[in-house]
Amino acid sequence: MTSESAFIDKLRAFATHPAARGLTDDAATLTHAGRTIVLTHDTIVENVHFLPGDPPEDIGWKLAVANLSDLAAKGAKPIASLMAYSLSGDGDWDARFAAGLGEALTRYGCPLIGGDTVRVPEGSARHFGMTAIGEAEFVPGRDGASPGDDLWVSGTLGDAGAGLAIAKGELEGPKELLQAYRRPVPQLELGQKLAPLVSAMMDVSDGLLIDAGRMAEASNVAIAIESIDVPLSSAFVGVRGDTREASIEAATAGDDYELLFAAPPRSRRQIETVAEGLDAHIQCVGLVEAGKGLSLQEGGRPLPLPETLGWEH
Ligand SMILES: Nc1ncnc2c1ncn2[C@@H]1O[C@H](COP(=O)(O)OP(=O)(O)OP(=O)(O)O)[C@@H](O)[C@H]1O
Ligand SMILES: Cc1ncc(C[n+]2csc(CCOP(=O)(O)O)c2C)c(N)n1
Ligand SMILES: [Mg+2]
Repeated sequence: MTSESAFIDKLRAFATHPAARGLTDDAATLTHAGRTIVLTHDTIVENVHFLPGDPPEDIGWKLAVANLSDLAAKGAKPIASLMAYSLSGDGDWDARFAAGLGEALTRYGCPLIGGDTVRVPEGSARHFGMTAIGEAEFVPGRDGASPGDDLWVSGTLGDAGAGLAIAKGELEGPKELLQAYRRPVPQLELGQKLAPLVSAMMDVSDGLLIDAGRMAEASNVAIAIESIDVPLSSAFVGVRGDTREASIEAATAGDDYELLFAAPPRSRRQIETVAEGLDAHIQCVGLVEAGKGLSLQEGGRPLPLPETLGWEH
């Protein structure tokens, strides 16, 4: 079976336009008439990205946010979106999906301007796609992290992973966790304000460890993550504890839609001021170093990387 990364490697041979950014970034960036247009596309699939029993409003919301989060990671302001929809065979379900999608697109100023609707064979998994278009002045790549930079992450990690376990009936826990899985929030304002201050930025959709590894690879540097500094919410700690295992779970579960960014120590004050101004939580979780690859520490001592670093198709 071809893995996601092996397939993208094959596409690279003909994705030679500079807008493609080598297919190593969260979004494409087209420069036209002096403007930088940021374009991204995400698909969500039943039983892969959402559960058949999830409320359809939340699935529509999440399709929008998966895309808006990639715009946030590039410091972009949304312009518009296009959607691919597979009719579910249930009119009420479709209407509820549309309501949740509309709510997110309205909230974040990303009007729908087109798309496509198809009927799929009965019994096939529901799947939906969206292209989001934005505009940015500064577009931080995944490839700009430099040795000596701090590595930061916004928000708390692992909440959505715990929420998914709750939705599956595997765990009992507070509704904030379920909410984190079903109604993630794209960090658009934070991304726009951080963009001029950071050397690299991306969103954490697949898990902190796997995504930090991607930043390290794109930037040709080493990244060391401190497990004790992985930000955990009190709701998460309430159900999973604050052990080493809990931090690793939070750093690999994915679905966080938070921002991961590298920045030189001289930008610390400005970064903290931006976050305070937006009432956003940010945490320094690691360091960028010369070398290659990802490593993990606990209180400064080396910790072996877990077998699975995050979500990979
Ligand atoms: N089928 C495809 N055709 C063209 N480019 C692709 C395809 N699949 C992925 N890519 C490109 O590969 C790069 C990495 O994609 P990836 O999906 O890992 O990034 P992402 O969108 O930030 O992640 P996520 O899907 O978790 O939001 C991006 O540049 C993306 O546009
Ligand atoms: C039913 C169900 N099972 C597992 C998960 C976890 N999950 C699926 S895809 C993904 C990464 C982001 O996707 P992509 O990389 O395609 O953007 C994660 C963390 C889920 N959300 N729902
Ligand atoms: Mg991304």
